[in-house]
Amino acid sequence: MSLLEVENVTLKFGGVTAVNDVSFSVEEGEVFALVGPNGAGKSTLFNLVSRFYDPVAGDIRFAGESILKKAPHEIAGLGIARTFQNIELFDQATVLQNLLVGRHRHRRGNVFNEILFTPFVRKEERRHREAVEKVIDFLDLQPYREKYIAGLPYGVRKVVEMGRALAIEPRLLLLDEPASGLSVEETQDVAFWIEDIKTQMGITVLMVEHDMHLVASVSDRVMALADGKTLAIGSAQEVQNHPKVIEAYIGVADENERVVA
Ligand SMILES: Nc1ncnc2c1ncn2[C@@H]1O[C@H](COP(=O)(O)OP(=O)(O)OP(=O)(O)O)[C@@H](O)[C@H]1O
Repeated sequence: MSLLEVENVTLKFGGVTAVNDVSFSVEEGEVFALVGPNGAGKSTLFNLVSRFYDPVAGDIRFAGESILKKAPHEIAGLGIARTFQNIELFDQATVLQNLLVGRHRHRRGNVFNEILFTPFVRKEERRHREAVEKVIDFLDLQPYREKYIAGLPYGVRKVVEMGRALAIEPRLLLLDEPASGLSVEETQDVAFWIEDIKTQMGITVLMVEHDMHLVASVSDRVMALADGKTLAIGSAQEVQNHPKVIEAYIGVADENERVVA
């Protein structure tokens, strides 16, 4: 059984079919990338998997169970965490505080326990702290842990955004354009983080990314989309050389799209 199964999913916005009968599955332990020109349907697919949108047809299963009956706030509890292209952190809070918020799904205490600050709550708090400190160490965020997000460089905020998602200890991590706005060196660092997230943390990764160098360096499999439809699924090289993919990118080359290398 695959960890994530997207089966014949369709979503329309008025007259636009943003995702058109798309199927793919992500195996436990792999890095799976969604690529394609602007407007291909990548973000919409991501928003479907994180339950921001309801498909008009098809099913999405996580660990064998349909997630379509789940509310968006229940998704993290299942073990799916995501980052956002536009970074969604609390600017007026520290790195540590932002990561602790990410632990919200693990809070199991009841109100009386919280008020009385029972040994159970103390133990839970310690556990949250430990999980967060692990992520801080893992992502080399130690120098920034007490710093406010608002004052941090963009590249560091991008890493904190990844840390916030990792702090919930997900089984599946959705990365929405992890390299967008980053320098070549910072993108190289992101490649190392993704590699380590997979090999050291054992977390499965589904990402949307335009930077084909990053995609080729970290992905086990890639799916290319255009106009809401799947063009090809395979290794980065297979997908980049696929005639339909080349055609789709040539069609947008005039719009300064990053052409597949
Ligand atoms: N909320 C929305 N309302 C109406 N149309 C939408 C909405 N979101 C996306 N679309 C349309 O659906 C199609 C797919 O868009 P989507 O954002 O999923 O593409 P994308 O591959 O993520 O593009 P990009 O690389 O630019 O982020 C596009 O035609 C887009 O205009």
